Amino acid sequence: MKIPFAAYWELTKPRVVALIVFTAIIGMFLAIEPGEAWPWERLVLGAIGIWLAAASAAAINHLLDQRIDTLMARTQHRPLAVGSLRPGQVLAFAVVLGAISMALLAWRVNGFTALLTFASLIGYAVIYTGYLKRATPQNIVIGGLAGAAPPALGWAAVDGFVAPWGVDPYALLLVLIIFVWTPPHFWALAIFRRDDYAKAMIPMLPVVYGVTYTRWQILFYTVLLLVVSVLPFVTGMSGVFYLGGALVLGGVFLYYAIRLLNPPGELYAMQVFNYSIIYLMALFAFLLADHWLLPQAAAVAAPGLEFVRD
Ligand code: HEM
Ligand SMILES: CC(C)=CCC/C(C)=C/CC/C(C)=C/COP(=O)(O)OP(=O)(O)O
Repeated sequence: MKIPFAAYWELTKPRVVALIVFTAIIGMFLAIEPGEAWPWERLVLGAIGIWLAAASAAAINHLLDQRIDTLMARTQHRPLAVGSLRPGQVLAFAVVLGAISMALLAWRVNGFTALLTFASLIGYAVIYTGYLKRATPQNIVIGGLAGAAPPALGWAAVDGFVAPWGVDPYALLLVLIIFVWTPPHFWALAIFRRDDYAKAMIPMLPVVYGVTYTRWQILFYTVLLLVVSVLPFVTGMSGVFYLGGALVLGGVFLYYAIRLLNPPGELYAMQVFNYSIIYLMALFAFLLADHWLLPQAAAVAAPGLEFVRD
């Protein structure tokens, strides 16, 4: 029997999940103070566990969306739509990945991380995909919480449960950033793909309220994102290096969002979408560099001096 590895790999939405795991790993490293020993086992198994859970959620999304994926041009080549996998195989794959993830997180990382990760999996795979997506144009705003959770999952993998919030409030700040980033990320793509969504009767914002309204919503969330992205500096979590990065990246995002109000062409919305991905990747890289690399570099440049953040 030939196993269709490529089809199984596609079920895991590898590129989306790669960025999700990247944000989780950054959450982990922000939870560790420079100079502290690295909790290797929790870092590695935590990242693998979160990756497997997100991949499992993505596979369940394929299963529940089989009908609409077949109708939309963007998704009609997916494994279930073309018949390279059967629904039973997809379900079995998702259950196996989910079970391995939960076992790893619960036994080798900590129960709290397993619980939070399971809640994110259910949030995306069941609540968003199975219900919200078909129910309301605010689907991705509410459902975005599951996709925004990974930095908190990573943070919890290092720290475990910390009273009174469960996770460090700084971790919640990272969740807030991704939560506010999700609407401009997705609605830019949804503007370009609105006919697909209309055909599949999915009530995405541009389908229900039109493109102009969606463009203004994108601008609103982009301004909010710029404000929220400054909070790590304002609260003392990050330094001026991060602030500079956040302002430049946010300024460019704002430029894109303003230009989208009167775009030069149909494809411009996809440029905004592509930039949203670069933005998030770079913003989190700045958070990490500011927290980890700068103090390390300072220690090398001036041994014996403490790196002081004011
Ligand atoms: C409810 C929340 C979200 C929605 C509705 C959403 C929607 C989408 C859609 C429809 C695509 C196109 C996928 C494709 O064509 O296969 C996409 C791509 C992508 N998304 Fe999101 N997304 C969400 C959250 C996130 C999060 C939290 C991340 C990472 C932290 C993320 C990272 C990406 C990346 C990296 C891509 C590009 C994938 C590629 O190039 O194949 N998304 N997103
Ligand atoms: C456990 C954990 C961390 C879970 C993370 C959840 C996860 C994989 C979020 C990804 C978000 C995403 C790709 C949404 C698009 O779904 P869609 O159905 O709107 O897009 P599609 O039409 O491309 O399938």
